Amino acid sequence: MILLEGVTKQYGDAAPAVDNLTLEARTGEITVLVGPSGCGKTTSLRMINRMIEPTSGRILLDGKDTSQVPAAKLRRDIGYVIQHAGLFPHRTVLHNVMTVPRLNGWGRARAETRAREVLELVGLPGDFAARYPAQLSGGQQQRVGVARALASDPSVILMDEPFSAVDPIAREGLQDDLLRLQSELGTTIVLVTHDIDEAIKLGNRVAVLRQGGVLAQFSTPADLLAHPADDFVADFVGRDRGYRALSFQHADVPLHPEEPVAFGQPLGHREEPWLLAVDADSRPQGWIIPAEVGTGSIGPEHLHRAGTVAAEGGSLRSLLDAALSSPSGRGVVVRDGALVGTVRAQEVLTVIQNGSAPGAGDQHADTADR
Ligand SMILES: Nc1ncnc2c1ncn2[C@@H]1O[C@H](COP(=O)(O)OP(=O)(O)OP(=O)(O)O)[C@@H](O)[C@H]1O
Repeated sequence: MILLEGVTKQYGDAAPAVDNLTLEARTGEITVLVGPSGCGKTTSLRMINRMIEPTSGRILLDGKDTSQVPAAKLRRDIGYVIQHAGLFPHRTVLHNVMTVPRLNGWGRARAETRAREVLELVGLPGDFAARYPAQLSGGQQQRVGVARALASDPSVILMDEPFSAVDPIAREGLQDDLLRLQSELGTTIVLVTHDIDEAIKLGNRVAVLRQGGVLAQFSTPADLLAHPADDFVADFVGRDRGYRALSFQHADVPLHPEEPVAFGQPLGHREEPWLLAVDADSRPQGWIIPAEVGTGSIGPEHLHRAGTVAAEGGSLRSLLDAALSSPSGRGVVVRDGALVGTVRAQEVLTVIQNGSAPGAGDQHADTADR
């Protein structure tokens, strides 16, 4: 557990960059610091590993005052990931990842074994090890950055805008992988972002900071969306917060049977305007318009793939999105990837309007939303 107790940082005579911040980042959770530019997020983060020294206040790591731990040791013990990864350009991926274990005194063989292990963990196959950072995409570089932070098996990782320099699709993949890794490894993570969507997706708890490094609200994503403390927070979490809050709400929505057609097979006689094609394992492949298929087999050229798929028991947001994004208006619901039925937007809305959805929990948004 990381505890910031009344921490203030003042650069010279300027107004405080961080003002009397008290915050607890719980063990095994992702705590996100979010807020507008210049509100003191990076300063707060860097005070945790003593890259920046607080002007006053205390920071405790598992009960121990960090000012009593040598700064160099603290920085080696705490993983750190930054925007653009900050890799050493003249070292291979493998050697970048081996750096901290080697600094921590590990032998070469052990550090290399561990480096290969964590590279695999972040989804970079073995042949990436010998490449140089310039030979990787931005998203791959960030993965190496995460692998490097994980290499010496730290109990705490600090991440400063780790995914903001990569394109939105790569960012989603990186976020999903971070959630998976964190749930597997139980690492305590403190992450800085200016992106409220990222904060809500990744954070178990989210601290919203305002100018001057003042804590505006510290709560679960669901609570921030449902009960913003003031106008600043309400404004910051944005206009879509009612919709976003559905990510945390689950309820029974009527599931309609769907009679799919087999991908790769002739269609036979069907009259409906839209039909769902599934593979041999009942996995949805896409929607088809029977008139476009004619008498031949259903092939990839006939698929209208638009539409998200919701997991059975998924959030109201995922169910509504599946229905709204489906060309047929029927939202596809799956269990372990296989079709179980479809939902209608109107019926999801009725459930929402009747308020029969249970109250917001403090869970992450479920995977169907990601
Ligand atoms: N080394 C420094 N010397 C003087 N002022 C600084 C220094 N570092 C940061 N500041 C000031 O402290 C305030 C907080 O900066 P900080 O980088 O922590 O904010 P931030 O929320 O991370 O911003 P951003 O999202 O733009 O990165 C800003 O007003 C900044 O100008």
